[in-house]
Amino acid sequence: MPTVLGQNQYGKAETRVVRVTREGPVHHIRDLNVSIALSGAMDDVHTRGSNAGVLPTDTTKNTVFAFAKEYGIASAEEFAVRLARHFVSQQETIHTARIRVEEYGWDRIPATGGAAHSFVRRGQETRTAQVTYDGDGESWQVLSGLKGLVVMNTTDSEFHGYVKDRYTTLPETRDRILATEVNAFWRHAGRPEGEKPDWDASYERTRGHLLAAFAGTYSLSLQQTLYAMGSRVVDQEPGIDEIRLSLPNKHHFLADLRPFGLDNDNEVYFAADRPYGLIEATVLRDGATAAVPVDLTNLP
Ligand SMILES: O=c1[nH]c(=O)c2[nH]c(=O)[nH]c2[nH]1
Repeated sequence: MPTVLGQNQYGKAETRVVRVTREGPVHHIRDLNVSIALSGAMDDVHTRGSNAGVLPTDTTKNTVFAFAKEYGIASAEEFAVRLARHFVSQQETIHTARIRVEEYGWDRIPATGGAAHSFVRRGQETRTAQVTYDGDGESWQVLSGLKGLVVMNTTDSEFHGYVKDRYTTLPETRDRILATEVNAFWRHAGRPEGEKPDWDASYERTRGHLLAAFAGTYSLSLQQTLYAMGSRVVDQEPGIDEIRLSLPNKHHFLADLRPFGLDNDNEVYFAADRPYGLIEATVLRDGATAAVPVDLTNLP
């Protein structure tokens, strides 16, 4: 039976681009997920295998990074309009461009001197709690926590001086983005009986310590930042003896714009979602015994 080609489109889906704009020490970020679908005179590639009219999807991805550098990202709409106009006007075979953009909102982390380059992603976190008790007053275990608290520093992060073996390719860096999703559980000392504890206030303070330590730490590794975050909680909260932190390193790689004759002075990043480094540790009050589960992934 003869066949005909129906509706078709192609392009690069989900290019994750982060654009940093610096006004001295004050940084601004736009964080987009851009999906491009192009259509037009594409019969030949489907039916005859001729690529003569095909602009590679890889090129469409590169265009996203190059435009982020050259024009900045004033808004999702403006950026998408510019891309759509470019593809349709530059390539004869492309008649229609559909650009979809998701934008992730970030707020500045308040309350620290370093907040000008420190951000927390809007509306992501979940507060968690786990209580166990077997009738014996000594057995109370109250854990409070959070997951999905996504934070970013656009400077004050370095990573160098690490072990290099024959498989190491990572370049050393003196200025990188440090971003992570904070997943944490902390254990309250003592019993929850007696004077009614104000759990909500305790949660807000602890969350505040985590954010302030993330923003305020000049980081030589995510491990160092983790320890600073945990220590701040235990130091500042006498009622918390232990905190377990699980921090995925949300890597942001500088987009290589040299092939297009553009420099990239820490302005345009590719936000990779996987694989990711996973940095996990417990921070304890000296003398306390570790009791928070090591693996937080399947907890509430
Ligand atoms: O902060 C970091 N810690 C690491 O252990 C590590 N490993 C890596 O490749 N990048 C990073 N970054």
